[in-house]
Amino acid sequence: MDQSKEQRILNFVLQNAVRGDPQSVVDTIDKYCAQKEWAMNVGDEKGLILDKILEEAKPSTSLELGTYCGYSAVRMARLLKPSARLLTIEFNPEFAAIAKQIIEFAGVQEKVKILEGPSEEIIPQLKKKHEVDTLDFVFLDHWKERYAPDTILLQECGLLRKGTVILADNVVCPGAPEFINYIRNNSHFECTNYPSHLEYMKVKDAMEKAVFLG
Ligand SMILES: O=C(NC/C=C/[C@H]1O[C@@H](n2ccc(=O)cc2)[C@H](O)[C@@H]1O)c1cc([N+](=O)[O-])cc(O)c1O
Ligand SMILES: [Mg+2]
Repeated sequence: MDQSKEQRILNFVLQNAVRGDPQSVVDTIDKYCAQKEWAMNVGDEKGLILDKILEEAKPSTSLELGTYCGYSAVRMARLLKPSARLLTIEFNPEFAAIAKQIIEFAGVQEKVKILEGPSEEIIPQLKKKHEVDTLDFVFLDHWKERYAPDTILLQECGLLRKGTVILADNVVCPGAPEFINYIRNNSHFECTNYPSHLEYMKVKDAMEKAVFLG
């Protein structure tokens, strides 16, 4: 059975990145996806926006929806303080297995925990099963039609606190219209748009930051 694109990305990392060096893993995936095969990582341009907003938030507990190959998990973990934790939810077992290996190769496995399953099932388990009190930072990068329902679910589960930062990828391409409509018309969120480009392409995209006001 021939290899998947995600397996080819993993192999390229194992053969070209520096073990234990998260920046080299990020740069190696960007190199592969810019030059060989496009893949839906947040990428280098939007990645710099993610870096800045994450560094401003200085989160202790972060949640990512949509691990995929682990690019943004490694990118975020490289900026987290040693005691900080990132929980990342992945639905596809093949992607979760690839991401686990990439996260371990980068040496950030102490800070990152992959939770396998659908977000609507895992989010309600975060407090009791995963010892989460509230979330300081949330990165939305999974199925775009899940952004709004999962943001509502996070509130219903008492996982947001005054000041929690939610950052959403792809609000222009492929777009998340229900999320944008929900979040921008909700007085409990302060929204900021960050125009950018789709990863590895000249196509316009943007990220949306939404700070929960309590
Ligand atoms: O579709 C996109 N992303 C969907 C991501 C989905 C990921 O989230 C997981 N998940 C985890 C938990 C769940 O509950 C559901 C899915 C899926 O198993 C997958 O790993 C996308 C598409 C483009 N594009 O240009 O086409 C660009 C992007 O940056 C994108 O993010
Ligand atoms: Mg994305």
